[in-house]
Amino acid sequence: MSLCVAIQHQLADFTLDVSFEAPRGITALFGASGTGKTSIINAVSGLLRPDQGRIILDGEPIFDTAMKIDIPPHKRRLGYVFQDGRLFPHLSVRRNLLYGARYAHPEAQGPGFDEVVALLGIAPLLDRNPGLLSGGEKQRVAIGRALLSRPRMLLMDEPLAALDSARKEEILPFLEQLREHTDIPTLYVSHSVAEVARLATSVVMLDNGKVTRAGPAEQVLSDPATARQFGLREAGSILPATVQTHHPDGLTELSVSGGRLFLPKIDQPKGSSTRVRILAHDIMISRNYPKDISALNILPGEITSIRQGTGPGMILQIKSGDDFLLARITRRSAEAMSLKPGAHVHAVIKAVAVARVDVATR
Ligand SMILES: Nc1ncnc2c1ncn2[C@@H]1O[C@H](COP(=O)(O)OP(=O)(O)OP(=O)(O)O)[C@@H](O)[C@H]1O
Repeated sequence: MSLCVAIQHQLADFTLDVSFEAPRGITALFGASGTGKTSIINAVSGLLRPDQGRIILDGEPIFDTAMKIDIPPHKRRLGYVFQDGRLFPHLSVRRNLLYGARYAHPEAQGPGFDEVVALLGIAPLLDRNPGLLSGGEKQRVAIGRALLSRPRMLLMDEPLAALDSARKEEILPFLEQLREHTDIPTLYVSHSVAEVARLATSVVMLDNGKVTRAGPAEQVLSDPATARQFGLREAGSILPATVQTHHPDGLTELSVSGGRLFLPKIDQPKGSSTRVRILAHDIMISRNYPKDISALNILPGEITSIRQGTGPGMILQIKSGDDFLLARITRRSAEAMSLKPGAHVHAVIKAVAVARVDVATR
């Protein structure tokens, strides 16, 4: 299953002109406010009729100006999750879920009621009314309702934006489960780099109605050219990792393609696949293998590119094993150390710099 979008649309003085593909998994639409994310979701759902272009879902055109195809919204078989859940307040959780199931296409494949309830951990909530649910619980039910309509694709427009960080933390593992255990592609609008780093398999970056970069999440996040758009303090890369050992002193040892990482205890069993987000400003660079320092993680690598901004800082991209890291250091340090593309360096990462929220399942 995949989605191909190539559309142009004029909204007053705003021009939307985008072309991208959303494969299986979660495709994040990322960009500042007013860059066109919701307009894209509306075009895919059928609420906005683009001036020109086509939208192909799983090989079938659901919109095509050249072929004069415009399938009405209710026949596109898409599931929506909005920021505010939008559950029916007078129906119990069970009946909200069954309402979703009522609209399932009779031949559509997908997880059944019990499976969805288990996946989202909402069994204890089934007989409650939405008014008695927390924001995170409401969103889980909204996701369940969308899933039970057996959609061909899920559209999520900032589903976590209205939640505080504890509620976000509570719901992120369920979204990861959804990504791992269902075949349904998801278009996921987000302002949050942390959310994108944790959930997205692909990223489409938008600026002023145009796609500025699109591709697999690891590639887009570790591209120094995207760092400014993500925000320099949020720039960082994600590394696929495997949990090796839980040590008695509270550290978890993981293997990455360039070596190993020690991080504060991760609640995932030995052998499980994870992804670890490492922020660019949490990496120090050393030419030689550093000795007598407290940082536990030292990954060898080669500088593959350097991007210099107008300020005192610069971003290095370092290839370590098969992965790419981003490191943000000062120009002064880079000059003092004669850092150039091709230079062999060591990336030094403090174990405690990696927050629990930045370790995800893969
Ligand atoms: N009906 C409309 N008429 C005119 N302009 C519109 C209309 N709808 C949206 N726009 C403009 O189109 C641009 C893109 O809006 P859109 O809602 O798609 O952005 P967004 O990236 O989702 O923003 P946000 O993150 O704030 O929700 C904005 O400049 C907005 O003001």
